[in-house]
Amino acid sequence: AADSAAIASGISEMALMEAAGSAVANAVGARWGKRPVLVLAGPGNNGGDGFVAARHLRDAGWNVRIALLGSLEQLSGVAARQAALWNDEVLALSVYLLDGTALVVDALFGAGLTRPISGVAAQLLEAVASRGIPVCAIDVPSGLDGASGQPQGVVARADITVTFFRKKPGHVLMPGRLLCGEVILADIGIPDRVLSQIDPAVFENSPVLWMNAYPWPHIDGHKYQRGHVLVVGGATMTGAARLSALASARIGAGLVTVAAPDSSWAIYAAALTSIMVQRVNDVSMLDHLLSDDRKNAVVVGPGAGVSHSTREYVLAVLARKRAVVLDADAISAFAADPQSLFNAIAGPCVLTPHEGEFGRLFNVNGDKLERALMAARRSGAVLVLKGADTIVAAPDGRAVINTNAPPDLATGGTGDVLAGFIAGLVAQGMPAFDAAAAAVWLHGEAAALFGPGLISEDLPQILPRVLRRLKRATRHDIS
Ligand SMILES: NC(=O)C1=CN([C@@H]2O[C@H](COP(=O)(O)OP(=O)(O)OC[C@H]3O[C@@H](n4cnc5c(N)ncnc54)[C@H](OP(=O)(O)O)[C@@H]3O)[C@@H](O)[C@H]2O)[C@@H](O)CC1
Ligand SMILES: Nc1ncnc2c1ncn2[C@@H]1O[C@H](COP(=O)(O)OP(=O)(O)O)[C@@H](O)[C@H]1O
Ligand SMILES: [K+]
Repeated sequence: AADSAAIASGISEMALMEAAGSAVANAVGARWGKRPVLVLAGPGNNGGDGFVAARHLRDAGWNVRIALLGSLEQLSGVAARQAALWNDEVLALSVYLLDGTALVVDALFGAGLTRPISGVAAQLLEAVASRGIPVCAIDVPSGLDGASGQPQGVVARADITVTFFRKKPGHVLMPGRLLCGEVILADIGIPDRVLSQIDPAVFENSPVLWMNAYPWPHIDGHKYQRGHVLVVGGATMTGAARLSALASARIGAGLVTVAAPDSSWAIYAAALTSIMVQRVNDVSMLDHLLSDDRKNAVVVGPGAGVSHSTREYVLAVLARKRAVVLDADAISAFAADPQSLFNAIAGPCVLTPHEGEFGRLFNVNGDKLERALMAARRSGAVLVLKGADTIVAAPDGRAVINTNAPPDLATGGTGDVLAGFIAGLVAQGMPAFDAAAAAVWLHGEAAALFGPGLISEDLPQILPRVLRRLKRATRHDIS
């Protein structure tokens, strides 16, 4: 879309392709020493980029062969014109060409892939993968759907993928993120103003998206200006709510209260110091706590139990139009009647399901991005669909895809911490979508900073270091 908008605005298609192919040659030269290269060119513009890359590598002294899917006569437009500039032998695609090849430039298909790759092209990609030949992919590894990150049939994993102007969702969604290897973003002369024409609604998560909304404390502020998070604590699994509460406090909520039933009140009170504990045995007691409208963000779900009372608590909070983060059991408790939850959502609400919990509320098909967006629209909540490629989606169609979370996060309780981070930011006045995106990024950053051996308690503990870095970077205007 960006390239057609740029061309419509008068930028030469030939120049764009020249810049694209030359960026690929540069990336190859920066990554690998000279070695025999085979460029696999497809029938469209991705193949055209391949011809340009081949020419630049040859001119730089590399030993380059190019093999084309189909015939030169079938090429059209700029791809045909670029192929004509190659002025050298063009081979037919064949697996035998891999003998003596030490690097493959994959220019078979890019954004124009319409169906799974078959025939000799598929055999070649399979052979490249099984022989472990290094690959530089142009735009996307051929066979990967750039919109969804899903392979359509065979894909050879690339070591580097050179793409243009902006990343596509498929570069950051799993498994695309793994199949792309390192993604190198090349400027090919498409001006930034093109972005406002195509008006993208999906972004890779990064502080630039939300740092202007980040609620750093004011120099003359007091604690009530930093919000009051109420975490509804369960009776038996008390650790979960304590993790959420601690996370809310660490991320800057002015006050945090855990609402606990009599049976476990003493456990909460003994374990928490800066965090307050209040007795709540039933929904009317919770509602009484909520009558203090300074308690402006609520977490329900961590350790809550999949029960009638959890449903009642959720509905009571929503009826108060209080900002709320619904996690874990607060989601599962509505499995039998998700619509009753969606009907009750009117104010700011964030749902934070992992895939299992998501499936209990939503019966939607499609790739992860589509499913998150559909669920956000259907529920009216900001949806945080967790995993290695967590998606934050808003009912109005905005979405961010998170890529900084390490697999060390796959340990009990990290989701409870995330819920607390989100609520803590919402309590400080950050809009729900920004708060969710910021919290997910900080959560990933904290985990990455801590590294191996992470347990969920470590995340609130190490968050201050991440915040300090963010604040310093914000002052220097990071991009
Ligand atoms: N526009 C610009 O200025 C710029 C564009 N750039 C580059 O262009 C790329 C997009 O180019 P593109 O649109 O030509 O699509 P591309 O991926 O080459 O494939 C289309 C061809 O493949 C065919 N085909 C599809 N699936 C197939 C299958 N499974 N098996 C067999 N055939 C299949 C399809 O044929 P059809 O489906 O019509 O049969 C058609 O012939 C983009 O990724 C970037 O690299 C850069 O240069 C930057 C500037
Ligand atoms: N492989 C992974 N890579 C990155 N992040 C992960 C991975 N697995 C899980 N996570 C993250 O860890 C958290 C787990 O949350 P959740 O499943 O709710 O756990 P819990 O209920 O134990 O708190 C989520 O933020 C999720 O995105
Ligand atoms: K490709």
